[in-house]
Amino acid sequence: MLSRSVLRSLTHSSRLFSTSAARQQKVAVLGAGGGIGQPLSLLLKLDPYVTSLSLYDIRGAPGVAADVSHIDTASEVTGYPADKLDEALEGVKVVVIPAGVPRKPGMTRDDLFNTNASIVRDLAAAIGRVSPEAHILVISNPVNSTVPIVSAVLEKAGVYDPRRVFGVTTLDVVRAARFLSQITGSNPQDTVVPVVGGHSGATIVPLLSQTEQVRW
Ligand SMILES: NC(=O)C1=CN([C@@H]2O[C@H](COP(=O)(O)OP(=O)(O)OC[C@H]3O[C@@H](n4cnc5c(N)ncnc54)[C@H](O)[C@@H]3O)[C@@H](O)[C@H]2O)C=CC1
Ligand SMILES: O=C([O-])CC(=O)C(=O)O
Repeated sequence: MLSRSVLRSLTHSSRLFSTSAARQQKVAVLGAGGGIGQPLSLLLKLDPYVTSLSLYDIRGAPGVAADVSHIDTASEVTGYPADKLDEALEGVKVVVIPAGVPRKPGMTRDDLFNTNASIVRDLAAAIGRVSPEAHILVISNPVNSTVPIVSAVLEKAGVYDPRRVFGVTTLDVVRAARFLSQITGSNPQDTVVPVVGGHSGATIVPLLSQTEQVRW
């Protein structure tokens, strides 16, 4: 799972990187039309390390891509409709997956398994076929299950590399920092709370003993 400190160190390392390969960062968002996919695509369009953005969704991706493409940064944006998944994945270095259904009130993340498992399975199969070397960041819930599904599909296809499959749990890290800062009065940007475990209620474990703001 990706913590904020890991993200910071990745960002730092990528600043040190100046090869032409590092300048060609094609990123795909699968589920780009949704509540997470749209703002995520916008943020990726603002990211100077992203040179090309593939926005795929079973509904509305070309329209989202047209809007996002108007942002005044240099990256190219292309939208792909439902039947163009393979095209969307051509040459991508990073695939982010927010495709699937979100929770309704009263549901747990696990309740999404029946619907999202097959969505993520099919997307992973396409990645394994078209862009097997891409780094895959899984947002679709339940993350504790969708990450193993992606891994199993890639393993079956003979292209699994555990160093390239991530569950996105940054929200847990951000929330922990924000909530603790509200109690201690610290600046949330300076409040580092390592969070380990997974991304379901019981498995999100903020390590308060490891923070500077809490004395035990
Ligand atoms: N890991 C995390 O921290 C978080 C995870 N989530 C999860 O992210 C997922 C998406 O949430 P929202 O964007 O709010 O839902 P949403 O319903 O607004 O958007 C989901 C999008 O996925 C698309 N989609 C469905 N099946 C697809 C397929 N086979 N291929 C491509 N796109 C497909 C839909 O057309 C829709 O545009 C949910 O499972 C939610 O639980 C949401 C917030 C945080
Ligand atoms: O709770 C949800 O359904 C979405 C999610 O994963 C989060 O906000 O942490």
